[in-house]
Amino acid sequence: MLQSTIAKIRPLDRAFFQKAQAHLDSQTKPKGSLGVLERVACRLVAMAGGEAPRVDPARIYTCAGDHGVAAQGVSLFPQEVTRQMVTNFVMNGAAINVLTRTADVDLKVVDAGCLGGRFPEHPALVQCKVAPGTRDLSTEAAMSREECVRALENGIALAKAAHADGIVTLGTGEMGIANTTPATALFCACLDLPPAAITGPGTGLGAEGVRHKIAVIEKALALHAPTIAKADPIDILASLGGFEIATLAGMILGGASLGMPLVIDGFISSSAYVAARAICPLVAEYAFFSHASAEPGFAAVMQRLEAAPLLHLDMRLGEGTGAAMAVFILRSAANLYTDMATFSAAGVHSGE
Ligand SMILES: O=C(O)c1ccc[n+]([C@@H]2O[C@H](COP(=O)([O-])O)[C@@H](O)[C@H]2O)c1
Ligand SMILES: Cc1cc2nc[nH]c2cc1C
Repeated sequence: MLQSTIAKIRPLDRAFFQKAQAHLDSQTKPKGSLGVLERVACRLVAMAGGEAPRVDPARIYTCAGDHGVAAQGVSLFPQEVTRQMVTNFVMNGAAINVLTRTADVDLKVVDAGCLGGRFPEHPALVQCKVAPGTRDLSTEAAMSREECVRALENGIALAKAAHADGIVTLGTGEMGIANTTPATALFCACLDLPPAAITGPGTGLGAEGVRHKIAVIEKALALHAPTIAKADPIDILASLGGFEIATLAGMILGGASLGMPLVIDGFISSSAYVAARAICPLVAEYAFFSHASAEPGFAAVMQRLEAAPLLHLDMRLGEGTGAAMAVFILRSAANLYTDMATFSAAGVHSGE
């Protein structure tokens, strides 16, 4: 399933970009004056195969998982908060519930690998538990390769289910106490960034806590150096990642294979993107970064990826909250492309 999904990811046709830009240039505005919205519109047109860009309906999958590395004291919060927040998501009480409702975006919560047993069945909850939490990546591999592939395939299945439900745009979201640690380790391993430069407070560590977190990540990178040197992206993800991160990486691969616009949320979701990109670089064609996470290492990650996030709102929550906000930007770009009058139709002098 993984190999066949990767094989289906296609580059976008550059001719569609030119056609889309020509249409934008014929609309009643100075050329290029809608800035990023024009570039978003062109990409959406290319994803729609040259047809009118579409965004809705959109869905966010908020994938939750627990992390053995929490035992090293790398988060301000105890692990049980992951499970408690999943229940909060299902009960509609979290920020992501408010923002998806406000943005008219569908939300599904995913148990990708939370501690404890199976959650009670609920229409908003998808059961994809690979195992009850990962192992401690600073002392051993977080996942076996088999577990990692299972999580990737769960993510592919989520993308396929969304597509089958008629969903056009997929957004990523996550919840997992301590998951900024595996996310940072993945950035270091995949993008060759030093831990000291990109490790931050996550949920709110102080300076001493961040120093300790850097030491834990450095230890993990040293332990897994032979795996990192071999550069097999699935083995790296298995060693350093998490179940929600691997599930989201699979979702990104699956969504790209179906030609769906992908909205990548903050710091941790971007690590899932980096893992997916290491498996298949063409996922870049389909990805939009919703917002600049306030986690301090995020700027260096975007620079390495030569990517620019759409929104700057000082957010660092995760859950998919930035993705929910960014759907409005995609929708606005698509509607401008479709609904604005051209110079000739409106009888406005085009300046040429
Ligand atoms: O997405 C972000 O930009 C982001 C930045 C910092 C923290 N978070 C959230 O906070 C949790 C991880 O933080 P930590 O300190 O426990 O590693 C996890 O549930 C994430 O959703 C999310
Ligand atoms: C309360 C809480 C909510 C969250 N949502 C995403 N990460 C989170 C971390 C905490 C601690």
